[in-house]
Amino acid sequence: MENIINALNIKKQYGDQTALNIESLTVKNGEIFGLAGNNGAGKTTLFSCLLDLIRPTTGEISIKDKPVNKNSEWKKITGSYLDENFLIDFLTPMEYLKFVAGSHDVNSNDIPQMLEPFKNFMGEELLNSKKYIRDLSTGNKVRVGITGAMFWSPELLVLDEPFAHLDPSSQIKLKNLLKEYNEKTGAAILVSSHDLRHVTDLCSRIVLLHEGLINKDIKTSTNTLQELEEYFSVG
Ligand SMILES: Nc1ncnc2c1ncn2[C@@H]1O[C@H](COP(=O)(O)OP(=O)(O)OP(=O)(O)O)[C@@H](O)[C@H]1O
Repeated sequence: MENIINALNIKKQYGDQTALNIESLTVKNGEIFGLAGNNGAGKTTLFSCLLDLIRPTTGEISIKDKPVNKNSEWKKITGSYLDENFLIDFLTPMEYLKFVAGSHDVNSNDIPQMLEPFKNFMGEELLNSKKYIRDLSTGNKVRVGITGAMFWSPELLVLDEPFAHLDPSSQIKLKNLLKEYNEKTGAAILVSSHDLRHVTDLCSRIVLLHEGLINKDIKTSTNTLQELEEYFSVG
């Protein structure tokens, strides 16, 4: 299967500190890729370089063979939610979703049907809430952000710690939603998480970052949760 992401010799330096140092990383079409690592390991830095939110000090990341800092084609096929900065505070959830739809050339008549698979995760109440996003709870902001990243069916989905801030029911719903989305659309999904059980349940492959370096690259199996627990118990 073809690679949707190719990263080569990616280094991100902050003064003397190396936040990221990845010789080579590829992600295949359709892969559910998990990124784990302790605080400061470089997970958000990697996703930020991938989405061209920060520039690596050296090296290049490409989506579908086009460097993300030189060509913006990737934006048409990439849905992402890293943090609250992805939202628009003065819009209601539905106004925000309509805004996202508009930026991806989705016909507004198609929006209700496209939101159908997300109703269970987002909940009717939040979907139709007249509150501005700035007045929502942190968990509800996350639900709006993730739905906004996905409902227009991107081929590549990038979510930074999507399970954090969600209540247990929403975490389980999200896990099922992501699995179903991957099966239905064949999209590649990149997820970072501190929840070892969720990444193991969800991801077909898990990369462990430590101080900016790839320490392990694991194909998920029945032993993976135990392997991760042992790895992090000494970390
Ligand atoms: N703007 C910045 N200036 C200086 N150092 C930074 C900056 N952004 C990130 N770093 C450093 O880069 C390293 C990697 O941070 P990053 O946020 O990518 O880690 P993370 O794996 O996402 O951590 P967490 O699990 O806590 O979210 C950390 O040591 C962090 O302090």
